[in-house]
Amino acid sequence: MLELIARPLTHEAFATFGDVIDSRGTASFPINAGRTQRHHDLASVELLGEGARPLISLFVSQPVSLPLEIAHLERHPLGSQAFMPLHEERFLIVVAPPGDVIDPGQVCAFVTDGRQGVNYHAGTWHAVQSVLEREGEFLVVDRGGPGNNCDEQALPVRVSLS
Ligand SMILES: NC(=O)N[C@@H](O)C(=O)O
Ligand code: NI
Repeated sequence: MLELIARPLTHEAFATFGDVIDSRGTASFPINAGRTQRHHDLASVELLGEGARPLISLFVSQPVSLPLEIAHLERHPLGSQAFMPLHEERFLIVVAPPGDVIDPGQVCAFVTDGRQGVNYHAGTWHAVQSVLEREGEFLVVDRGGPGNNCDEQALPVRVSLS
């Protein structure tokens, strides 16, 4: 069993796996007569393959118990997948870089601070949505359309917060 301690999510540490979606510390410009700041183009939406189309969904998730024990990671080879909490929910992230075989030595665990969302790049291995402490509601943007867009690979992992 791979044992991991989740570390705080940062743009830099997550760059291999995808994008962190956060208005704090990101560039913006005024729109709507200056009433709004647009934090523009924070994540790359990838929609690959014939007939691909973007999906906007809401996930209502029940909290996971800690330590989090997972049996596999999944990947979406045909598109990115973004999760944005709607009520400052914190969640756990377990990821590995794209590639046909997961290297256990490259698996990373992160914990968000409630304000952060993430966008997994196409092919990034990840654990399924794992909200902490209370029921969570997430805006999800990912890829719809024909073709297999979800591969799984067995990898027993136990994740703790400290
Ligand atoms: N199955 C589904 O839509 N969600 C997963 O891909 C996930 O990462 O939670
Ligand atoms: Ni997924």
